Amino acid sequence: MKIALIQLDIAFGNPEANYAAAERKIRAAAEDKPDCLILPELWTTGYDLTRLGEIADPEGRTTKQFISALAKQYSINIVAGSVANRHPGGGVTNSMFIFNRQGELAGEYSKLHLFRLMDEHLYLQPGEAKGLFTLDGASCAGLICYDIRFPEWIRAHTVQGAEILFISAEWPLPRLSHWRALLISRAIENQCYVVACNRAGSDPANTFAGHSMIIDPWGEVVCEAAEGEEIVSGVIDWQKVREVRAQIPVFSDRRPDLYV
Ligand SMILES: O=C(O)CCC(=O)C(=O)O
Repeated sequence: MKIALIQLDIAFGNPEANYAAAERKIRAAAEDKPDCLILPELWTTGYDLTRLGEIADPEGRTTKQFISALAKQYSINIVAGSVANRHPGGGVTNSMFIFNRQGELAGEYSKLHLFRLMDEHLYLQPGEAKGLFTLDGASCAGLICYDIRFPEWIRAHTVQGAEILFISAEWPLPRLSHWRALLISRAIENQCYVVACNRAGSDPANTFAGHSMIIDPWGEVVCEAAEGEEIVSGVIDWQKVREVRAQIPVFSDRRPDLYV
């Protein structure tokens, strides 16, 4: 499976500009015929949280139509990063939508752990469900940014079979070393692929780290972007998950009865 990570800069609070930029990048990435594309977190609005009432996507409708059409046109799976998703009841979640090659919604996940340091808890509602889905027969999970600091949440997905973790983020540059260490640790401890797409550029409060990357189940980096806008791609062989899990049987050696 060839995966392209679209490391975008994001226009602050400007969905129109961001849809146009994402469309250009998705079409450019599709030329290379990947099996799957991934976008960063909150790619339609950035962290313009105080204006979410105006700019969040009602029920994710615009994003779903936009991504579904591109997935179908190019016959590519698209993990559509996340967007601010306004619910009919009034709340807004930070939601990832996943589309398969047929342009059908294959999964959906709303960020469970809200990041207080960036005031998310003041403007967003947390998700309440796991992000498991299947793409081209592979068992996958979708997670968002701060979620990678919660190994027990990631484990809850891998014990249910996830072999590829798709992570969308807006991870700031001052904690780049955490980003790399946490992602590599999640791959090693769960013996799975980690596909992590961060944003590039700055907003009024933060500069972001880029360094989108794919890590294999042994913890080796398959590909890694630099800080700026970039499309980086890598090939994964999910047979390797089974090989690593057979070599060091972490999942059978767990003692979950003693972990609480
Ligand atoms: O955990 C961190 O250091 C960054 C998290 C973050 O930026 C986010 O969840 O949006």
